[in-house]
Amino acid sequence: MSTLPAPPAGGFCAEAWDRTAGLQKAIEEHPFNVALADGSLQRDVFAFYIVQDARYLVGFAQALSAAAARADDAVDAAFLAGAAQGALIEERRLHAGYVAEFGLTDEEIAGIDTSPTCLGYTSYLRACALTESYPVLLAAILPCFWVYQHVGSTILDATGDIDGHPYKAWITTYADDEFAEAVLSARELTDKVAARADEATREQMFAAFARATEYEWLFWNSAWIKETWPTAKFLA
Ligand SMILES: Cc1ncc(CO)c(N)n1
Repeated sequence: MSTLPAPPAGGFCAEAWDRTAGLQKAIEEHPFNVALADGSLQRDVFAFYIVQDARYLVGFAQALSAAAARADDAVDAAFLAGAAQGALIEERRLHAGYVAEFGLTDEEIAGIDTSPTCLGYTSYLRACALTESYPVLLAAILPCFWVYQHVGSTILDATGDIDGHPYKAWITTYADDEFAEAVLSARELTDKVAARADEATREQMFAAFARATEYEWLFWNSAWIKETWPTAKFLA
């Protein structure tokens, strides 16, 4: 499975994707993803992205753990807790990969500031976990799954033969069947919870889905521009 089947018509996911179609296209066409797809992405830009992404994955795992704690169904709780573990395993893998791939020492990594966008996105997910309802939290989490699977599979479909591609590991991680299964589960769960939510909650869910998708765009963009804190110089 590379490209996912469309979500069931009339459900939350189908409408959420529809409402964000322009943004999803902008994500596909972002220069970072275009360069990632054709292999021309500069190594230092990718390294910046990977360091930020490892930090992002910790926040994502915290939001997933909070959702697991609030799930009223054991199967759903197991899925969410498993996804939290998966995100943390991926964080550890990326961490180990820094040294091997980019030759970054622990000290160098510690010296890289978490970018404003990375902090913004993870803080948003943590805030949803703490102050929003379970359905809204799920809607905020969903783009983290779905947008990545979409980008990974779109790149894989466009690339065809991936052997020898400099970013093969990244592309195949997000285009593989295991990740696709997780995305399908996340979509089904969100559709189920949205179907029993009231209209006001559903609207909040759409807003959270759109905001998190905006953060996905911002995250790639922040790596592309190697975003730093413009205020850092005042503290030096
Ligand atoms: C920013 C971001 N969003 C989603 C994923 C997929 O889990 C990721 N690794 N990073």
